Amino acid sequence: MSSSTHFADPSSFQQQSNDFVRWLETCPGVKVNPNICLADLRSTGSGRGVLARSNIPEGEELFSIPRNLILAVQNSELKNLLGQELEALGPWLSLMLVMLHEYSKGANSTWAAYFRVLPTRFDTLMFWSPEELRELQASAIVDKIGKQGADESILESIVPIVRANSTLFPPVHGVSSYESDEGAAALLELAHVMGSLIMAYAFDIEKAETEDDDAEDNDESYMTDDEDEQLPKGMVPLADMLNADADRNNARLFQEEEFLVMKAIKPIQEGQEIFNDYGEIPRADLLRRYGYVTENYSQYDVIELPLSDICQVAGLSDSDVESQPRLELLDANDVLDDGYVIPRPAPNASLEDILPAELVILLSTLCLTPEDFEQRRSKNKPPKPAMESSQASLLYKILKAKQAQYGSSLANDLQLLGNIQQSNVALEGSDRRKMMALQVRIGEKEVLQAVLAMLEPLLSNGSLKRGANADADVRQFKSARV
Ligand SMILES: C[S@@+](CC[C@H](N)C(=O)[O-])C[C@H]1O[C@@H](n2cnc3c(N)ncnc32)[C@H](O)[C@@H]1O
Repeated sequence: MSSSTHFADPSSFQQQSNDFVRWLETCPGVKVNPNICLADLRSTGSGRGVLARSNIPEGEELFSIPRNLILAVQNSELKNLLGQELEALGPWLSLMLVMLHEYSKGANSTWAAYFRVLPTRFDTLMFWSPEELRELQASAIVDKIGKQGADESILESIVPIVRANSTLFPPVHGVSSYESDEGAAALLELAHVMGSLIMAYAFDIEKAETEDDDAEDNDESYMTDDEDEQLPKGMVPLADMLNADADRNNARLFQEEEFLVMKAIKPIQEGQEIFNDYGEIPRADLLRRYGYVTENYSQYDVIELPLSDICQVAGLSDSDVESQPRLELLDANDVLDDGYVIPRPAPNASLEDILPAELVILLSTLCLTPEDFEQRRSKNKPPKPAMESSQASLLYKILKAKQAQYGSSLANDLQLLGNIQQSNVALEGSDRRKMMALQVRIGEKEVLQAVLAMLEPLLSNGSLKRGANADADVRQFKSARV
């Protein structure tokens, strides 16, 4: 979110905010603390946000939204009007369809004033051109965007329902019908707007009787997950006007029996922005899902090593479990992953702190001599996650190969970023996207460089010096986080 360009009719921005707040105030059960306000933060590049008008103590209720005001399947008349079970579509598509229906009703929708404050254009990776995406270079995030899968889901599941129920989905934006190819293309575009809103704005809605209050979810690209496990999603007016910024989180949504209640979780000073928590996500994921990055998320940056790349460097002809006995052994023991995530090392972190145990087991397995491997295979027992010189040198080569996949060096990128920052120009559109891609790839290259530096002493010493209690060391490797 940068500026006006993300909102339909930006000249009425303030009016839309006022109308939205007025609408909320007329909804039965809504309570908004007079010490907060919805603010225009476009000048700082964050669209709308919520500010404290005066000091707010920790624990104070900021606002409270009744469950029946959530834009969600259970609250839309669509579930009664459509001759099919909406929930069967899964949380993403069912909410997408409900939003398409409510949006198409225009002023007749309960949520009309709410829709008018929501953006219609996004900087999430789903909307980037191939040229813009190339700026992310070798980032694993490029393979997680899921645009093609999303297109297919919409065309297979949403378009036929909309076409078969044209009175429930009257075409909008001057489109005469969704029957033609052009109509389907317009519907696809609108469905992506709804999908992107769900991705960046919706909450997982817990059942009223549950006490667990983890509001935000951690989904991948929309519609690509195993949906069985997922909670229904809902758009919670006002709760989703809160921005987020890593360490500055000072509010949280509590899902109570009849209301969703936003509360201050820290004292908030007059004039301060009120921030929700989008989670500890790397900037690559922040960009994919929310379309922005800020520097203080850099602490969560990671690199991801696909299994196929690791196998290639290790000299395997492919990464198929069926044809690679070493991978088969790990798979049979449930310790094989498609990819491995290494987080940015905190100051003074050790390799044990950052390397996932499954990665170290994979490295160890790939380093076994044929005889040792046969022995382990006969016992169906993978090696323990111990990091010795052979594993370190294999990992070093893997990281070097990853580094070579990026089209520019860290030094060059830092220079480029410095020049852009020095010029002090507020970037818009494609330039802003490219700058965010630059920040993401710098983060990943920094992680690579830091891990390579941590491996170097192992290469020269020949082996990792381990304490007397080797098994205790081994257990310190963490589980993979892919
Ligand atoms: C849940 S909405 C928050 C309300 C949003 N600012 C708006 O005007 O509608 C999430 C979106 O807000 C923007 N956003 C959130 N936190 C931000 C931040 N710290 N800096 C810039 N943009 C931010 C991103 O565009 C993100 O996708």
